[in-house]
Amino acid sequence: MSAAIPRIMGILNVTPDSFSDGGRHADPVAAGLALHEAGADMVDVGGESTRPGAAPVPLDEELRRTIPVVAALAKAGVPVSIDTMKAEVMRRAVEAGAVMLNDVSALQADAASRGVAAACSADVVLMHMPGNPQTMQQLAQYDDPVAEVLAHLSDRIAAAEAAGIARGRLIADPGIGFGKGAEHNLAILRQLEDFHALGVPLLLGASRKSVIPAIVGPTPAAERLPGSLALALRGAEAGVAWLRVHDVAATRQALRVWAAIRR
Ligand SMILES: Nc1nc2ncc(COP(=O)(O)OP(=O)(O)O)nc2c(=O)[nH]1
Repeated sequence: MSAAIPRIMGILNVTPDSFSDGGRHADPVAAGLALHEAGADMVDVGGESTRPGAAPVPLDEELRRTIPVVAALAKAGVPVSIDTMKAEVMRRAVEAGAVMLNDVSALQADAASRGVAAACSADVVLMHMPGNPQTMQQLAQYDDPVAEVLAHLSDRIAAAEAAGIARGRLIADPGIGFGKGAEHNLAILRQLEDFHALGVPLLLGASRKSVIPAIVGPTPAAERLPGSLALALRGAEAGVAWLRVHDVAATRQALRVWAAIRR
């Protein structure tokens, strides 16, 4: 029996300052179509960088960056997720055809976001992040990172269900690199199977992240594909349902080879 292969969420940051691909997409719609063509099962459109210390983006600017791209990709038949913490961006993105809400704050940053998520049928990614992108790295203290991240995600799942979002629509994500030091990220990656205890599909977003240079030494983000593929295969081995990656074609090839040779 061939091993289950995670689905691929291709990253489309329509931002000038994203940590690894900021400002790289002169034509974001073409870039999104190319991600889908390369094998992305979902294209994750983000209009606000969430890297540590990133400046918040005003609502109207985030809408301007994302909604036309979501609409064009959805119209072209590409499954789209919206990577945002703002309820109004979620609402407008679903209206434009987005089928997944990807909120790094797990529907906490904007009190209205749970209502918007409950009022639609989109799947919802709940990610672990202590605080916000401006404060999270100061909050990177854990006695037991896996247990504490699990507890947080369990609370967020319960809150989402209490808001009327069916459990079947929820996806949990440990938030690699969000308010976590290298040792915390490594502990989570080593114990990734433990997150199945949450009872919802898992998403791993480790592509090009700083856990790679933490292991191999200083490496520019653009040179982290080998490490990113190793992290993707770790996710596949742990049975995650989704991998959020920059390099779709390479990841897809790695996953297909891995699946073919797994016992
Ligand atoms: N669910 C989920 N969403 C995410 N969104 C952004 C980033 C940060 O990576 P990237 O989008 O490449 O950079 P930036 O936030 O600077 O745009 N990571 C995740 C993640 O790990 N999981």
